[in-house]
Amino acid sequence: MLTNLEHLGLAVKDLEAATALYTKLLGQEPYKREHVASEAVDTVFFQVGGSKIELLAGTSPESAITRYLDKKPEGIHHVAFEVDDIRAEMARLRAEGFILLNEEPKQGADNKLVCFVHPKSANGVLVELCQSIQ
Ligand SMILES: CC[C@H](C(=O)O)C(=O)SCCNC(=O)CCNC(=O)[C@H](O)C(C)(C)COP(=O)(O)OP(=O)(O)OC[C@H]1O[C@@H](n2cnc3c(N)ncnc32)[C@H](O)[C@@H]1OP(=O)(O)O
Ligand SMILES: [Co+2]
Repeated sequence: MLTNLEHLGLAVKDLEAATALYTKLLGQEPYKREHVASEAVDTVFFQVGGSKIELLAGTSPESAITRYLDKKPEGIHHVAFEVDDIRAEMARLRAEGFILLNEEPKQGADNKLVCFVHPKSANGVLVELCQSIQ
């Protein structure tokens, strides 16, 4: 079951400039900065009530964020939902015909197991599922 809108992922070209802007916009400092080697991204997280803003900058040409920004403007890159049991949700979505981008959940940022649903399956939106790692 999807229990919460966990974060909005925003693709940015200049992480420091975007971090300064969101610090002003949200009126608060980020609570975490994290490099995710498996995704070749640097991330900055802000907590906004029960949801989060995740700023993402690619750290290599192969990064999904770099590839995205090669073709599209900065902005909302993905929407992430919290789930209780990511493997059960992956099985449920596969059975419903959704295209998943991962065979297995993988280590994400912010102590999460994550997977992604192809935008083609979700009406043009890249969807991420996140399960907290205890
Ligand atoms: C895990 C760390 C962190 C976390 O929160 O824990 C993250 O969130 S990491 C986030 C970055 N990582 C990912 O996004 C991994 C999943 N993404 C992918 O596998 C690819 O980006 C993929 C498959 C969505 C797109 O790959 P690629 O760019 O190589 O393919 P195309 O350019 O051919 O795109 C295919 C098709 O999809 C459309 N597209 C691409 N990206 C997005 C997007 N973010 N939102 C919506 N649509 C997207 C693209 O426009 C193409 O559509 P078409 O109609 O054919 O033009
Ligand atoms: Co994310």
